[in-house]
Amino acid sequence: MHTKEPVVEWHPQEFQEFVPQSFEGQMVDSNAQAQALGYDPFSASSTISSIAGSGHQASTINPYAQDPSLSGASYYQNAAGFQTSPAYHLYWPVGPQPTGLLAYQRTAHDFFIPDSVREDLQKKAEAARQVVPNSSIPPLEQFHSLFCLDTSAQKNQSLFGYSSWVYKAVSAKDGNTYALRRLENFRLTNETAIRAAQAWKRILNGSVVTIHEAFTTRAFGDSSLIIVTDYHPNSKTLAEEHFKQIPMQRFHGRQAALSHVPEQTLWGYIVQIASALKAIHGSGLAARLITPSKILLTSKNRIRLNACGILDVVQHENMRSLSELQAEDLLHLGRLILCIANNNASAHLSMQKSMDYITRSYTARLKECLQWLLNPQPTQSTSTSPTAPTHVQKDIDTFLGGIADQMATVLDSELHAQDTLTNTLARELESSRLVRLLIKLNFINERPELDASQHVPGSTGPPPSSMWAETGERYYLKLFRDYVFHQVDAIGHPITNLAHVLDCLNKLDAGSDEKIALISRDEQNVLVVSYRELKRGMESSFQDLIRVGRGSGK
Ligand SMILES: Nc1ncnc2c1ncn2[C@@H]1O[C@H](COP(=O)(O)OP(=O)(O)OP(=O)(O)O)[C@@H](O)[C@H]1O
Repeated sequence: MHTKEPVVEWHPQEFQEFVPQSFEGQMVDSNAQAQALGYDPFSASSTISSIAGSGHQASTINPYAQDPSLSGASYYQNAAGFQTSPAYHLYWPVGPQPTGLLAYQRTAHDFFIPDSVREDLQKKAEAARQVVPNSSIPPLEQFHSLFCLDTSAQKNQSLFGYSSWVYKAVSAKDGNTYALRRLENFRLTNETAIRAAQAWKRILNGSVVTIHEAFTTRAFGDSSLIIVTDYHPNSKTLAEEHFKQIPMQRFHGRQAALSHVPEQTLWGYIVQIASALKAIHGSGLAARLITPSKILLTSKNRIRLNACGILDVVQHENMRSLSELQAEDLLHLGRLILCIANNNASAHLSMQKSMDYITRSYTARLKECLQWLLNPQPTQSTSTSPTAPTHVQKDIDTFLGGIADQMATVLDSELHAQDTLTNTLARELESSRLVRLLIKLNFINERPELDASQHVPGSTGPPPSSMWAETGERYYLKLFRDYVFHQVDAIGHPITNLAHVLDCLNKLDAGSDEKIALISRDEQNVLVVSYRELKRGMESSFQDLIRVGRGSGK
């Protein structure tokens, strides 16, 4: 049975009363915080009548103005630390959307990054930090922690003339992760060959995997060529995406039929590769390898030409003319789309049958476009269709002119996707705000180590720890922590209410004038303080810590 989902109500009028200008419209979204911190959104089970309190005044506090730590932010890389897979089961959608909510009402999930985006990013992060303990793969130059990305041990030498392996590796120079392609047993006979890769470093295009450098090595016990490129975590090749049959249990071991590829996806591929070819041909180069196993799918419908430039190095001695290679790129693009549309890696070998399928399953525009690409000598077209280039000349500019309307459609859907991501980013912005607040609070709360010896007499710094942690502002900050996180209900059961936590933290960040009663653990003392006082106390305690830290030269 579907139970009604808890809702959080947002009253913008009340909200505006006390939220500083810069937070306007964001406070309620800061619920995204909790999720980013691993908080289980399902525990926000209560219905909250109002996120904002009443009777608060506008404040002009810049929450980060006094924050010296932001100027020298430290980054930690936890290579050997605790690693565990994110619990994806926590991220299932909560079910059908409740209907009939008013404009100011939100379900808890509305405040969080969409499940699909979070899962995708987490899988990428997980893939990027994969390592093999005690790996036998040697480090290369500045690259260490090599991790083999090949999914099959069967090597196909037909493309490069050498077996190739792809490794993920971390550069000791800049700490970034790269993909290294190794061509086994490659012998460099002419130094100018490897310089051919230099020209590819200038190709910075969204649809080409960027090349950084090329060198030879004997670290593997042979002579290998290494091409260093950008690493795109958790990506797969178009061959893996479109031609790999996955045996499925429920078909009793038979293979499931590959699904029809939507025409919009095909146009997306055509437009992206055309944009890559524009950059490549415009730089006096040719892609040469437009083949499904050398095109990476880095996220949904986002593709990049991979392994460009390698043939320029390995076939340096017998280079064909540039115009011939560039014309071949267009032919290869036509074959690629034909094969993907037919779900068959060798569809171009039975051209008539494959084109018949295109005629049956796709629009005449796509067919016309493919015919233009596949025809070695396009003749003057009489068609008025924008996808039918009217020029005899067959080059990338003519092609781009012919598919201009499809480029506009793809650009528009990309802009929509970008708008959606910007909105998601705006919500997540609140995550960093509340995380910083929590970090400050935790720096201050119950510090054990500030002893008398560290206290400089006459300084404005904190007194000895036993006093510092338990007196003045620190004392009510400690009680505030209990108030936010350790509340119990009337029968002593813990309250784990996400909305309460976010409500309190947002008010603390805004320095609201609302007052709360803080009760000591022994229930002997009750302090009535405003969020404004708490905020001031937190800032001055944090400054104390900074001063002591600087005084000890840390
Ligand atoms: N730059 C990269 N970033 C991330 N992953 C990559 C990158 N380049 C390749 N890969 C991954 O490495 C794996 C092997 O790539 P490769 O190009 O060798 O494909 P392949 O299917 O093994 O082709 P072949 O049969 O020609 O060797 C693929 O799963 C691919 O997704």
